[in-house]
Amino acid sequence: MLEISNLTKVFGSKNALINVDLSVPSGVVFGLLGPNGAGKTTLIRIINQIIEADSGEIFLEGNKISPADIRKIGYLPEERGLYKKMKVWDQLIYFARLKGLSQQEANQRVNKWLNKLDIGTWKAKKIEDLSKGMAQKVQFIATVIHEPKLLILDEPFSGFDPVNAEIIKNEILGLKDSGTTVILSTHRMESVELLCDRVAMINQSRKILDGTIREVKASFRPEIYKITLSDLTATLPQSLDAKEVELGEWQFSAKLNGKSPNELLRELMAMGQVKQFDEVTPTMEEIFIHQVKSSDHE
Ligand SMILES: Nc1ncnc2c1ncn2[C@@H]1O[C@H](COP(=O)(O)OP(=O)(O)OP(=O)(O)O)[C@@H](O)[C@H]1O
Repeated sequence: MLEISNLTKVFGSKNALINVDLSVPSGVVFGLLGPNGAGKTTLIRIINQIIEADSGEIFLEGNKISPADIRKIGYLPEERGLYKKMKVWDQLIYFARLKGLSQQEANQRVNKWLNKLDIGTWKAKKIEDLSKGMAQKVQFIATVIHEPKLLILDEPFSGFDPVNAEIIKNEILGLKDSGTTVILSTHRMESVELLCDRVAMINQSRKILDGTIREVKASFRPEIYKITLSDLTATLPQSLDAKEVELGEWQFSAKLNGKSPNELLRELMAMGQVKQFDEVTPTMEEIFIHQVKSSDHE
C-alpha cells in the first residue's frame, strides 16, 4: 500500500528523519512506534504532504505519491482540528464535501456514522459544547467519512474513556476487515498488542525495528522460563528465589544461561514434579523500553 524509501528530513540543525525505509502492506494495522521526539509526526506529515522531505521517495499503491492522493488518505492528527463554533452535523458534512463526496453521499454517510457511534442526538450541538471525548468521536468520523484506503491515526485513543476507546478499537478493526490499511501511531503498547499486525519503531530519527508482532517478539526472547514445582525431592537453591504459592508448590523464574530448554527441564525434573514450564514472552512495552534504551547507548 505504502512504500517509503530513504526518507530524510532536517529542521535547521535538528535531524527529524534519517534514511527511513518503510513498507506498509495492504489491509494491515501498522504500528508506528517510538519515544517522544523520535520523528513519527514528521513522517506522518510528509506522507500527508503537509511538509516536504529533504530527500527520499514515497509510493502509494505503486505510484509516486501526489497531491491527488490526499483523498485516498484519512488523517487523524494528534492536535485535533475541529471548528469550535460549528455544529456537529455541519462540520461533518463540510469535511465530507471537502473530500469530494456529493451532498447526498455526505448526508448518507454522516447519518450512518452518527448512528453507528450512537451520537445521532448530537447533530445540532456546537463542537465547543462537547466534551473532549465527544469531540474526539466527531473527529474520528471526519477522518473516515470519505472511506480512505489509508487511514493514519495519531494517538486515536487519547481523551477517550475505556468504553469509548473500546468502541473506536472495534471500529478500527472493522475498517481493517473491510480492506482499509491503517497506520497507528501510539504510545499505548497494550493497543499495539491488540490491534497491530506489524510494527516499526523509530528512535532518534532512525528506524531501529521492523516486523510482524510475532517476529519482533520472537527476536526478543529473554530465554526466561516460569516454573512451578511440587513434591520436591531436593532443596531448591536460594539463588532461584522460589516462593511457595500453595502448600508444597513452589514457583520461580529461571534463565537458560546457555543451556537448552531440555537441559534446564532435566535439572528441574531432578528437583521435583514439574507442574509448569512456560517460556516468558516479552510484552511490546518491555520490547519498546529495551530497544529505546539499548539504541540510545549505541
Ligand atoms: N517544525 C519543526 N521545526 C523544528 N524542529 C521540528 C519541527 N517539527 C519537528 N521537529 C523536531 O524533529 C524531531 C522529531 O519530532 P516529531 O514531532 O516528528 O516527533 P514524534 O516522534 O512525533 O514525537 P511525539 O511522540 O512526542 O509526538 C524533534 O526533535 C522535533 O523537535
